[in-house]
Amino acid sequence: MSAEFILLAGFLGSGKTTLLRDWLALPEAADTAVIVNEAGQIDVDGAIVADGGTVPLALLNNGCVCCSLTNDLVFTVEALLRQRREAGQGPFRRIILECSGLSKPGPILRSLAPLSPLGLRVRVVATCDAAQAPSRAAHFEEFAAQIAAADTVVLTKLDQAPAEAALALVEGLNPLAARVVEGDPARRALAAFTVAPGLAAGFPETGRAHPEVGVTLAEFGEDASWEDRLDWLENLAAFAGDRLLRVKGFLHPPHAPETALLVQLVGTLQSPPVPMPRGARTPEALVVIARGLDAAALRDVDADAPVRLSRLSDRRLRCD
Ligand SMILES: Nc1nc2c(ncn2[C@@H]2O[C@H](COP(=O)(O)OP(=O)(O)OP(=O)(O)O)[C@@H](O)[C@H]2O)c(=O)[nH]1
Repeated sequence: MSAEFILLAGFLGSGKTTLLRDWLALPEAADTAVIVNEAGQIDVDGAIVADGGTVPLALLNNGCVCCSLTNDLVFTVEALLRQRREAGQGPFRRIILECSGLSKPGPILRSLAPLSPLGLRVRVVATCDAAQAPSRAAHFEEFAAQIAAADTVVLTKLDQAPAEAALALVEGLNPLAARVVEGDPARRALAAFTVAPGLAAGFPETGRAHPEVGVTLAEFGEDASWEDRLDWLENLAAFAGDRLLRVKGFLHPPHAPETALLVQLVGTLQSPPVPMPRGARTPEALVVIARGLDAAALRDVDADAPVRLSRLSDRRLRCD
């Protein structure tokens, strides 16, 4: 039987990497290859997925797979398959592409055309954050494009919000999608990646640009203390409020030279930092994604803070 190509979509911070990690921890995930598309310069998701595992992993960095990296995607899939053959291992059962959080599945699906001789069975799995879905749906056409393109929609954060409002939204956007409403992480991952696909994906292409989204890289100076870092993050959340969509990256605590802390905020809600080994994959920097706030605007978080803010082109996230 031919391999599956699963496009894992879902809005910023909706739980794609978490779902993927939960899946890779299951015995059913044997013979899975992963491609991670990270819009920012630091490959946070790749570092998380690779952490401690042996999964064949390829990275598409520094751009959005649905607009600027489509050729790279075809090349990457072919390279993964070739390496596997050359290593004398059996074929992959599935390849999962984790898209960046503002990618639209439509252009990615179209870009896979050169791979059609391989006979990959393609489907779309989208994560939907039960807590954030109503506000995402109101502000971002990408949310609708992701849900509408999905064969399977997986509700996440059911420990933070009831499922009803998100389910109603999903049903309105895509009544044909299979829905996974499961609080247990392992069962959720199993259902997400093994549920029988429904009808072929359909997706609206509106062509409208999303509201302005700024992507900023925040790097702390040598002279920054640990408190400076924590204060800046706290001030950022207070300053940006609901304009803050996502923060992720690594901080290097001066008192723990071997450790990098994975820091994640979805909206202004911060998850407990996760310690990881410090190394080339875990440079100290934060990617800040905010509506209507670019690097220049973020200087007002605290003009005196020892932090360097630089702009990552908005085009990297736009898919219009
Ligand atoms: N409480 C709770 N937190 C979750 C759940 N799923 C993910 N998270 C947390 O939400 C944050 C974002 O999760 P990720 O898995 O990184 O989300 P993502 O969609 O890969 O994020 P991007 O790649 O930035 O778009 C992390 O801090 C996770 O630990 C969930 O079901 N419940």
